[in-house]
Amino acid sequence: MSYIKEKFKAKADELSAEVKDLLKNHGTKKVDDVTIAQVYQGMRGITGLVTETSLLDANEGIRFRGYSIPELREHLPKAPGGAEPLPEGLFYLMLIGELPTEADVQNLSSVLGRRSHVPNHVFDAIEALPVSTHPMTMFTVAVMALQTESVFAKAYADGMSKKDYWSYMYEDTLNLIARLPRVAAYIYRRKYKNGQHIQPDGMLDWAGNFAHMLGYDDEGFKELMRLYMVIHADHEGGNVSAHTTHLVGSALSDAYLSFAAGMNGLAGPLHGLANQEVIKWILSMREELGGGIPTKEQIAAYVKKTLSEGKVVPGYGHAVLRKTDPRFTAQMEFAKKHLPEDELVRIVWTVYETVPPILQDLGKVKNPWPNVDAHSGALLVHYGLVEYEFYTVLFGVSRALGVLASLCWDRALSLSLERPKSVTSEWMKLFVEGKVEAIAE
Ligand SMILES: CC(=O)SCCNC(=O)CCNC(=O)[C@H](O)C(C)(C)COP(=O)(O)OP(=O)(O)OC[C@H]1O[C@@H](n2cnc3c(N)ncnc32)[C@H](O)[C@@H]1OP(=O)(O)O
Ligand SMILES: O=C([O-])CC(=O)C(=O)O
Repeated sequence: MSYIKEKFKAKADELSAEVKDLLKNHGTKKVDDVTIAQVYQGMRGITGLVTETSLLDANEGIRFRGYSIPELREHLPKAPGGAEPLPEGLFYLMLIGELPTEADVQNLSSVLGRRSHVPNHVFDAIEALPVSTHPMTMFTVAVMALQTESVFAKAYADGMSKKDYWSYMYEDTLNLIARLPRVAAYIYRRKYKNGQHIQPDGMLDWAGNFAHMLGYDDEGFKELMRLYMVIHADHEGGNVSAHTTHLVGSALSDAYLSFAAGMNGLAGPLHGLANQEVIKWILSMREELGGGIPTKEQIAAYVKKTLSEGKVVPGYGHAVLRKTDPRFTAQMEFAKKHLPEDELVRIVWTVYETVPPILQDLGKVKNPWPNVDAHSGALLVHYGLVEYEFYTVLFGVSRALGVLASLCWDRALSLSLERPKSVTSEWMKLFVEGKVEAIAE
């Protein structure tokens, strides 16, 4: 067994014992009360899940095993000559719960490199789709095609014991994370670069090699990919992609089935697809206004037009956050350092100065501040990755790190099949009238 796997097992055994104790001694203690509004309105604020990898504070933003994004940028190992954290290091942190050493990260990079082979039938499955297919559809189809490689599914079919679930899930997780950059780059080159594919460079780190296979060997782009893969990786457990992966995994679906399900949620415009919607919105605003950097007044008028058409302003608002997303700030810092004069970036910053008061004035938007998606597109366009329909695939490759580390924990902690109770509106009306009782376990 590899030393990372052994370390994970030791940590998991320790926490499993603590959770067992928690359940035995405090299992009946209430963590929440639930209102009718919460039941109807997306279960906001209900504590109903356990996710070890990260925790979100509405005002401070995400912390991965206690580390904020600025702290990750400081403490995680970097590529030689680089300044941004390596995503392998974040994966290690989320899985093991401790900061990795340089050697841990190098080891993980080479482990992923060794596991990155993608069988031909996966490329054939992508090729079978029309080139016009959305890249996220190609991505989930490819992940489903890769499911033939699941060692968890094979072991289950062969009668694996419950105590081994975590081990096979760990193997599937590493294999899938290793393979995703190749799959995603294949989709990009097929759809946008006439199928001229680029072979992996085994000397590069996971994100650097991904940038290379996409066709962007600029060091600046590689650094952007490292940062991008770190900041999009996880956002505690209740977001649509993480929750879906966890839910599907709770049926003992393997990592491929569970992750593909999560990616179908990420492909929705209120979740991960918002990053393509942001740049699309900015580009059409710029075009409508005749090019250049629009003034705040022009942006305000465009925002009001968007709202009057019954649409949302993409990249703004959040189900949990109540301040500017630190992932937006990290990207803003990157842009200030590397591309402060870029026109699209300057538009993003002017939009940031203009949108929040307008949303605030609507009186109903709980968070008028930008989320992660408000900035990412402008950075990618700067380096030449202009095909914005592809952006959510980048998000998906990154999100694999968090949701799959969590899936390993789900199996290691023997978390149960997820199956909450639902009721009908008829039942709700009777409940309000006192004619039926709240349903107790
Ligand atoms: C990686 C991520 O997933 S980050 C989020 C990416 N998504 C986006 O950027 C899309 C734009 N934002 C939104 O649609 C929302 O803010 C969401 C989906 C992110 C959060 O939704 P909620 O938690 O329901 O937000 P909230 O409670 O503030 O919504 C209240 C009202 O304000 C509206 N609202 C919220 N954000 C916005 C916005 N950016 N533009 C216009 N209206 C908005 C909602 O549509 C809702 O209107 P309604 O009562 O007429 O239905
Ligand atoms: O937390 C959420 O609901 C959405 C989000 O920002 C993410 O998943 O990255």
